Amino acid sequence: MIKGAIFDVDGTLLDSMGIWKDVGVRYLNSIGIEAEPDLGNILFTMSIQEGAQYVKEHYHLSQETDEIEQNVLDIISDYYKETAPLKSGAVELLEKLRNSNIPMTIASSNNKKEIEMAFERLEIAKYFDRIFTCEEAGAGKTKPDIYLQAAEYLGSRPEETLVFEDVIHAVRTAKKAGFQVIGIYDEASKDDQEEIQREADCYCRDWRELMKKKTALTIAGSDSSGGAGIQADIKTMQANGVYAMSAITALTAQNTTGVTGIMEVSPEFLENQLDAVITDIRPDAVKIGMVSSEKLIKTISKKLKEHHAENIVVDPVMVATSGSRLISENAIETLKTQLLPMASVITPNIPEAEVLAEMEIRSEKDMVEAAKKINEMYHCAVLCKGGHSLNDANDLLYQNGKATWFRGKRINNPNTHGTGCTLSSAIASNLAKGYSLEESIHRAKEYISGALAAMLDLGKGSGPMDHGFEIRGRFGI
Ligand SMILES: Nc1ncnc2c1ncn2[C@@H]1O[C@H](COP(=O)(O)OP(=O)(O)O)[C@@H](O)[C@H]1O
Ligand SMILES: Cc1ncc(COP(=O)(O)O)c(N)n1
Repeated sequence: MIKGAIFDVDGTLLDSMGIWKDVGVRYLNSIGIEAEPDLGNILFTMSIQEGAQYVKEHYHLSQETDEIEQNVLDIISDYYKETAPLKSGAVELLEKLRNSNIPMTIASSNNKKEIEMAFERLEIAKYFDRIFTCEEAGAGKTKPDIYLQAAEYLGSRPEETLVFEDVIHAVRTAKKAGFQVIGIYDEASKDDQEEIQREADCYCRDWRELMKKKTALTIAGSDSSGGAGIQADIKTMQANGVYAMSAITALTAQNTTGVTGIMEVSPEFLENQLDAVITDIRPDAVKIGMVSSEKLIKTISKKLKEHHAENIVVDPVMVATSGSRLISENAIETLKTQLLPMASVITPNIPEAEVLAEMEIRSEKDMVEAAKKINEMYHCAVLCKGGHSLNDANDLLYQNGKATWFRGKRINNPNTHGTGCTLSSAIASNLAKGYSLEESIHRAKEYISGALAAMLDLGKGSGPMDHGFEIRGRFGI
């Protein structure tokens, strides 16, 4: 879970990088000299002292370098005091983090006075308890010191802390130190954009893009008792901060004790639903749950390819917690060949992993072997859930030749109807928000643990969880 946020200033919160390119020209203009066209770029990589030396020599100035330096510093200072603008969407982002009770600090290579003056004028000083500068930290942003000091102050570990940055060396340093890094585009570092995108956990063109409501689509069956299927998915997506949409594959007459009827939709009607949704509100992620027949699976595969859907999470639902079968025997083969290769991740429980890997699973070692086998056969990341059968809360992710355990605390709650649907929808929601797969799983496990720990107790069988355990507010009372 995110417990703190650290912001860079220039190029991240403020659209101020331009002054560093412009200051030499402004200085020369102030003493009546016209600058060469490329002066901004020449001075950009120099320190202020080096720059002062350069203009003194190049323009044969009579002023001493100390005086030039001071004049340049005054121009910069006035710029922060009077002009430096905010990047669009920055205030909305700060407001959102503050409403989520996430403490924030600044980590900047600039000096404190300038930042304070600009923040005062822009009325954003109230969001930050403290400003950390490289000067005070004793190292620039090629070293992690400033981020580590800021995180210590916030009381959060690096992996629980967001770092917002716009330059590649800072992104790299924070990432290497274990922080979750959000990269943002800035004109001044436009040549490094591809690299920033590759190295950061999440990247955006501007803060408005990050703030835009993310969307997720569930393609699954309806559970009339509301604890699994479409209903669990929508509740989970809502609780995980994304806008939820649905395409229903089947109606089930179901409660906590079992399934008494299944009525599939026709492939044409499923196609109709998918077209209607995707052509209007494009989903940032898609979760696929119960799909009982071959024809429906083929329809989904065709439509998702046609619409170039991304972030697809496949929960290969075969049997409900209550024991009822939810997919026909011959559809399993189609599921394997048509849906698994499209998935960013698939989330089989142990019995499902046994079917997909064609082997028995009796130990954690078997889980790794089965996940590896499925990954190699269908080229998708595999999250094999420990679930009820083996160890309850420990799940294994296999991707890119690497096995990673997500160890959860077992919660003593017999009401586990819909846990698989909930976990896969939470993962899809997190992928939609731009988190990496590992972070998406980590967050999804925290969510499901909270929903189980809320100890809702409804129905005569294995009951549903409280998906809204984190949704508070005046309408909840
Ligand atoms: N008692 C429990 N305590 C904590 N986590 C659990 C518990 N039971 C299941 N989980 C977690 O819930 C998620 C869903 O797993 P599982 O119950 O195996 O799925 P399915 O419903 O598909 O069988 C997994 O992340 C699993 O580790
Ligand atoms: C419509 C529908 N879809 C999926 C499940 C699986 O539920 P669980 O998550 O408990 O395995 C279910 N019981 N009903």
